[in-house]
Amino acid sequence: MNALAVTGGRVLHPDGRVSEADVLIDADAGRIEAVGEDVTAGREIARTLDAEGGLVMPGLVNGHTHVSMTLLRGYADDKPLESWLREDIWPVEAELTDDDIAAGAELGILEMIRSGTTTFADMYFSMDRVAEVVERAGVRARLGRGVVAVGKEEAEARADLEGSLEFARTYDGAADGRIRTAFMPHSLTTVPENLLTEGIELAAEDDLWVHLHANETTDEVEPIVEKHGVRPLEYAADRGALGPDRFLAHGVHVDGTETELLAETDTSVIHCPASNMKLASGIAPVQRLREAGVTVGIGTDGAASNNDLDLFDELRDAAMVGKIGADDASAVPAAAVVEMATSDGADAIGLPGGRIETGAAADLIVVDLEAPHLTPAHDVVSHLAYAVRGSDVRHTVCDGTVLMRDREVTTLDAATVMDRAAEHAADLVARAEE
Ligand SMILES: CSC[C@H]1O[C@@H](n2cnc3c(O)ncnc32)[C@H](O)[C@@H]1O
Ligand SMILES: [Zn+2]
Repeated sequence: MNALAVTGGRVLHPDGRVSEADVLIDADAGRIEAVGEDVTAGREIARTLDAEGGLVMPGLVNGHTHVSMTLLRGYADDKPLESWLREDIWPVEAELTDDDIAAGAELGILEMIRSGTTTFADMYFSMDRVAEVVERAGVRARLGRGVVAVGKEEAEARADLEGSLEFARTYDGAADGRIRTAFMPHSLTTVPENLLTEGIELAAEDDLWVHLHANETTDEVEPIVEKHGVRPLEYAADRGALGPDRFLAHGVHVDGTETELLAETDTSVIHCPASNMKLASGIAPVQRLREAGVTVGIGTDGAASNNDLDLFDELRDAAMVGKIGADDASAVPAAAVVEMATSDGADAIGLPGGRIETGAAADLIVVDLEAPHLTPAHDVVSHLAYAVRGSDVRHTVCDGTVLMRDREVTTLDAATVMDRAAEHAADLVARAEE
């Protein structure tokens, strides 16, 4: 066995307990071999990661993003979703090249590795280029090409749909299984009924997952209620968009009937608290969804509506806004957001990881706990939700490979990635404003 040992720290176990333990990893298999106090005894250890003064926990799962939108960080702020997309984002996205998308993906993945995210779900364009970066950077992802029909002739929208299915079929299982895919219609209002139904039927023929934005704003809910006389998630269910291998981004404006529908169909929701606050979309009923048995993960959404990809920020936002939404300070507690960003997030998007236990995928991070803002440590889980920052992450491991050691990313050259992304972002904006 090519053994990697993470030693000298405390471990966050799947039941929320924290204890002193080492983690032994079979790096070739990408699996956790053992967790405990004496797991390295008598073993030949090829490499060690020092976790002294730190917490070994699952790598975080960013359940919904558009990673290449890092190029548009700070490009358009302080607007609601509809005008933000139509007036600013879609016009500049029309100028994106494949190389821009690759440069943005490198930047976003670099940012995620540094802040403890090992796994993410991504909807965007030129996904073959995003897949190449995922493979090279060593992270795990569920990827899909987004389909938007707004402003397009039927033939062009249909070509998008076929492109999305083709990408999903071709790349599923790529990068030694670290890449899984999905058919990704953008939303219930930006893809017409016939294409949505047809795409989902074709995806089902190949057992492909489905991911879309849903019930993000009231502007998205009202047209469906008006046109079809049912709530959006009833409309979605009738078109095959709900089920155990489907996950929805946002789920902000979800009523009681829709909550039951999500639970009955085992459809997961990815909560994006920062994006929902920034675009003033509303507050997702996370406590209600979880109480109903819906699996809820956490996502950053794109860096243009967040404006960073640090998932630890999102844990804090989710816990805070969850209390405001439920008008109850005990709602969405620390342990819940940690679960949402780890095991529940991995389950929601159907990827391995999210747990430090024997046999689990070796996707883990070491968080430095020796810092003024983390002292004293009465309750480590409380710190994860309310006080830890992405910059506290010391090591990042995915699939048994060390992606960051002592805050140095090993698979991407940080300076080159940042320079390249800044250059692509400047050229992109200049083209868009020509
Ligand atoms: C078709 S690729 C994905 C598409 O989604 C856009 N987008 C980014 N953030 C959001 C959001 O919060 N709601 C809806 N759509 C969003 C992105 O700019 C791409 O065009
Ligand atoms: Zn989104």
